[in-house]
Order: sequence, then C-alpha cells, then structure tokens
Amino acid sequence: MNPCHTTAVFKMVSTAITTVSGGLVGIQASSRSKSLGLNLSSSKSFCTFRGLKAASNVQIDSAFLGKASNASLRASLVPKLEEKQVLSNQNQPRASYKVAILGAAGGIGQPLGLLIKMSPLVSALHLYDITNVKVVAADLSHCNTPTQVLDFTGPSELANCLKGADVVVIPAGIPRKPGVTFDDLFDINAGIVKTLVEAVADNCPDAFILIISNPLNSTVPIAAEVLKQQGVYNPKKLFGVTTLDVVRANTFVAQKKQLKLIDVDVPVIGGHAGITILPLLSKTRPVVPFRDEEVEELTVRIQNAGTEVVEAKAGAGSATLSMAYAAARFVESSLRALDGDGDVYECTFVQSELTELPFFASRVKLGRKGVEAFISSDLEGLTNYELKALEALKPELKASIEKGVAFVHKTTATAAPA
Ligand SMILES: NC(=O)C1=CN([C@@H]2O[C@H](COP(=O)(O)OP(=O)(O)OC[C@H]3O[C@@H](n4cnc5c(N)ncnc54)[C@H](O)[C@@H]3O)[C@@H](O)[C@H]2O)C=CC1
Ligand SMILES: O=C([O-])CC(=O)C(=O)O
Repeated sequence: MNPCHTTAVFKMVSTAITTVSGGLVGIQASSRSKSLGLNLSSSKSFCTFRGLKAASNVQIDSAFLGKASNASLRASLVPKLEEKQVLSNQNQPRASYKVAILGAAGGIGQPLGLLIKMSPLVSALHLYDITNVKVVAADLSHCNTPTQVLDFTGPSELANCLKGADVVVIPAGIPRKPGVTFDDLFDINAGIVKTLVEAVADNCPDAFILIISNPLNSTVPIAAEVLKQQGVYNPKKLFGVTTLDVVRANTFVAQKKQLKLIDVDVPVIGGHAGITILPLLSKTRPVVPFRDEEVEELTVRIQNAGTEVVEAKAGAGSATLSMAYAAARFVESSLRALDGDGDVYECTFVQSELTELPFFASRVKLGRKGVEAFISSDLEGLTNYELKALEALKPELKASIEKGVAFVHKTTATAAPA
C-alpha cells in the first residue's frame, strides 16, 4: 500500500465526525460522535494521487467536502482499504463508478468536473454539453488522477454519454441575472431538463439523477413526470440538489456564532427558492441558542444567498463555484451510498410524504437503492417561527410543483397526434 495515498485518503477525512443514526422511515435521528481509532490530526501534510508533487506540501486545516461528506468517505474508504485491498497494483484506489455531467461546459459544470475528476471513487467522467465541451475535456483530462474523461457534444452523442452511468448530474440551463426570478427561468430550462431526462430514461434509467437546473422546485417534478411517462420512474433515485442551502447555512451560522465551521450542521427543508428554503436553526448541531433577531437575520440571509451572489456577479450569472462544491459533496455522498456505506445523510428535494406536498426537501438517508429513509424527527418540535415559515412556504412550493407537472402533461398533449 502506498503510504502517501493512505495518508491522502485519511487526511481528507481527518476531522471530528458526527453522524446521524437511524433505520427506516420515521426514525428518530440522534447524533453521536464516531471514532475510528485513527490518529489523523497530528500532521497537516497531504498527499493525493500519484504524481501530484506539490500535494505533499499542501496545508489543510479541514476536510475537502465538508463534514457529512467526510463521515461517509471515512466510513466507506477506511474499511475497504483494510478489508478488501482495494488498491490496485499501481497503488491507486479502486475507482469504479461512471458519472455524467449534462451542461458540463457551464459555470457550474466546469468546476464540478474538476472536483469529480479528483474523486477516488470515479473511474469515468462523461462530459456533455451542446457546445464547448471538447475544450473542457481536453483541459481536465491532463490532470493526473485516474478518472478517464470523455466528451460528448450535442444530441447525437447524448445516448453514448449516458450509457452505463451510475450518477447523472444536470446543471444544464440558463442562470439568473439581477432582477430575474427563479420562475423566470422556467420557460427555457423546463424544456432543457425534460429533453435531457428523456435521454436518461432511455439510456440509464437506473442511475441516480441529480437535478441542479433552476427553478428546482419545478424541474424535479418535471423530471419525475418524464420518467413516469417512460415507465422508469424510481422516486428513490431522483434528487433535487439543495446541498448549497445547507453549505450556506452551515457557513453563516458558524460565522455568526463563532463556531468551528467543520462542526456545524444545519438541516434545510422545503424547496430551493426564496421563502421555500427553510433552515431549521433550532436543529443546528452542535446545539446553540439563537436570539429571535438572529433567527430572522440568518433565515433571510440563507433564503436570499443566491440573490446575494447574482447581484455580486452583476449580470454574469449566479453561484457557480460554491454550487460546484455543494454538488460535488452530493455526488460523493451518492457514490458512497452506492458503494454500500450505511452512514450517508443529505438534505435533498425529493418525492416525499413528510408533508402534504408531493415533493419536499428534507434530510434523508441514502443507500444503494437511493433514498432509504426520511429523517422525520427533523420536523418534530419546531419553533413557532419555523412552524409559521413552514406553513408560509407551502402555497408557493405547491404552485411550482404543479407548474412543472402541468408543463410535461401539456407538452405531451401537444406532441400527441390528433
Ligand atoms: N440547485 C442549485 O442550488 C443551483 C442551481 N443553479 C442553476 O444551475 C443552472 C446552470 O447554471 P450555470 O452553470 O451557472 O449556467 P451556465 O450558463 O454557465 O451553464 C449552463 C450550461 O448548460 C448548457 N446547456 C444549455 N442547454 C443545454 C442542453 N439542452 N443540453 C446540455 N447542456 C445545455 C450551456 O451550453 C452551458 O454550458 C442554472 O439553471 C442555475 O440557475 C445555480 C446555482 C445553484
Ligand atoms: O440564486 C440563483 O439564481 C442560483 C441558485 O439557485 C443559488 O445560488 O442558490
């Protein structure tokens, strides 16, 4: 075993880890500290893939993709390194999953491709876009990590991009500009997502499908309707990526309460637009008291964080780097779940029975078959502020979901012969 690689894997996860334990739907989440008995924190040097020379001097204080991610990474990789001898004779980790990014040449797609190219779990990275994707692949493919990068341009190459994919990530579509609402993106992005998901249904219906394109509250229901029409809908494997809301909530709370960032975990429920984003500050781990004004200030900031970036970019688009980071975390979590890690939890916008709404973002347990359990206890014992906000978000979220469903039915009816 290459000690450099071992150090790399372990260093990426060298943080205190809190996990949520539980069983099936309706379980009570409980937090506990988990120690794997490894002494990982004494040195800050970091080695990664063979040949990345500068890496041995990289200083890191915390982990790569965040605590939730690392808990799972540690749990999934450490036992395998010891028990299954996953290192090949080139001293590389086993990398066996195929990930496809649709919209890979865009502002999110490019940094997301880079982060996924660095994952030890990915053997093949397929990049699809309608333009400019050859350039991105040529560039990325020079990084000497084991993942093979292939490019696919335009609808004629989409099927080959998707065949055999384990995880498909969709950040295709136009982003917001100042003054543009999420719903304003619907007219263009609804059709893009519909077409891409039709191709997913035809070519890799068993894959985890991760939707990033906005308006997320509508594009996920669109994807579900398309998959239903094609007869391949598996609600456990269709995810709206809301990880950025959690990443932001964790960051803003840690700053406000002067907590160690890596320890903070705030569940975010509802949807992904304005008031439909509901951070459950009362469920923050570690437990921390908030004054009423702090709750109001933090909630509003988390709900408007996307607009904060849109305004800062002044017409050049919306969040790309932080979104790529958040999506990479969700991809890693998906891969570890597929790999049999029993300790993977993420908030995500999925088909749900936690409320009367057909889709709802909440914390879920991920496993080989997708969503294994909903952490319903997150919705118990909410504060009055949270209960009121939860009721307030429902009409808007319901309307966005219905708009997505109606779009698919309408386009199908229009396309059907008279
Ligand atoms: N879920 C979330 O938390 C977030 C979602 N977003 C959303 O992600 C989407 C993408 O954002 P950016 O990457 O910044 O936009 P971008 O405009 O930089 O990139 C979009 C890419 O999609 C490609 N594309 C367009 N039509 C396509 C099609 N039919 N097939 C394949 N690719 C196609 C474009 O060529 C472009 O490369 C936007 O809808 C944005 O609102 C952005 C940030 C956070
Ligand atoms: O706000 C936007 O337009 C993009 C987005 O979804 C986010 O940054 O969370």
